[in-house]
Amino acid sequence: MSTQHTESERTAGESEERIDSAWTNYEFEGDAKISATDVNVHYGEEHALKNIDLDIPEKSVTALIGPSGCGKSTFLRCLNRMNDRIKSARVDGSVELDGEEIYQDGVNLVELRKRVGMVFQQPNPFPKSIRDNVSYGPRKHGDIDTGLLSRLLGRGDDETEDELVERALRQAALWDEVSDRLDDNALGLSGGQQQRLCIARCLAVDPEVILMDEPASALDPIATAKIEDLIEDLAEDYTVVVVTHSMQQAARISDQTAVFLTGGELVEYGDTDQIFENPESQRVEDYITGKFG
Ligand SMILES: Nc1ncnc2c1ncn2[C@@H]1O[C@H](COP(=O)(O)OP(=O)(O)OP(=O)(O)O)[C@@H](O)[C@H]1O
Repeated sequence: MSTQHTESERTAGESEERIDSAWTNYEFEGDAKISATDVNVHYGEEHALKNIDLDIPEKSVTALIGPSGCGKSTFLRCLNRMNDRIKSARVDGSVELDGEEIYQDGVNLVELRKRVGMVFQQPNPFPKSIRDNVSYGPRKHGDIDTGLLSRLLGRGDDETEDELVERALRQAALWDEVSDRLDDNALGLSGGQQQRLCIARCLAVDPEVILMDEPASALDPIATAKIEDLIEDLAEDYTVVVVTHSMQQAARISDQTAVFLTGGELVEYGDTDQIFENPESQRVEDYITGKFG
């Protein structure tokens, strides 16, 4: 299958090109952790994502890149049904997590978002203590029994909470910086620390997949480098999917890269080295070399 865009649909500087479906046929070893098939998203009349087929391997970093408005964030939100929260959004097609359809009736969205966590562009800690930020999720999901009733029942579990908070903060490479002030308000942390706290909050509920929407774009270069190192470490245990505007960042941290271009289409998907060194698509090459976007 191939498609062609009209001139008005293309970004300024973008050449005309027929898309070859072979460019997105990325083959990897093992089963897909996430398998998206023929995903289409509309916001009202706007067709924001078109016929997206994308299989994501587990325990690796997948980068989603492309110019503004091409649908990267929309696609990311399909993977844990966050688009359900947007009234005008309609999602068609299939997304499987470990071979199970997440868009079938009866899927528990709280459980889904526990398995497929999300970290946003702007760090958004709760105006609560560092400890409470991390323990909030496990409490909500009932992984920690606290409060009067649980104590009366002999289930008070402060130690479990301490262990869990420490583990998540260590995993997020934040423990050493905050271990002596866990009861301070999280809003007193720097932007980079707040973002790592948000990652710790996501890790505390023991997810399998972590979706990140431009997690470092609001941070300075040093804080960005820490987040990038962290993402690479996390991929040893988790499946990480990251939207980024920075091609250098995608090249540094990801194992495979998916390039979305004009009109909400996936144009090319493959090993990050191949995409950056030897892309099949002329438009992907033009985009990567800064000719448009
Ligand atoms: N909540 C929404 N309501 C209506 N339209 C939306 C909404 N979110 C995104 N869109 C539209 O869908 C298209 C894709 O947007 P999306 O944010 O997914 O792109 P993106 O590639 O992530 O862009 P950026 O890099 O600028 O964040 C755009 O035309 C955008 O205006």
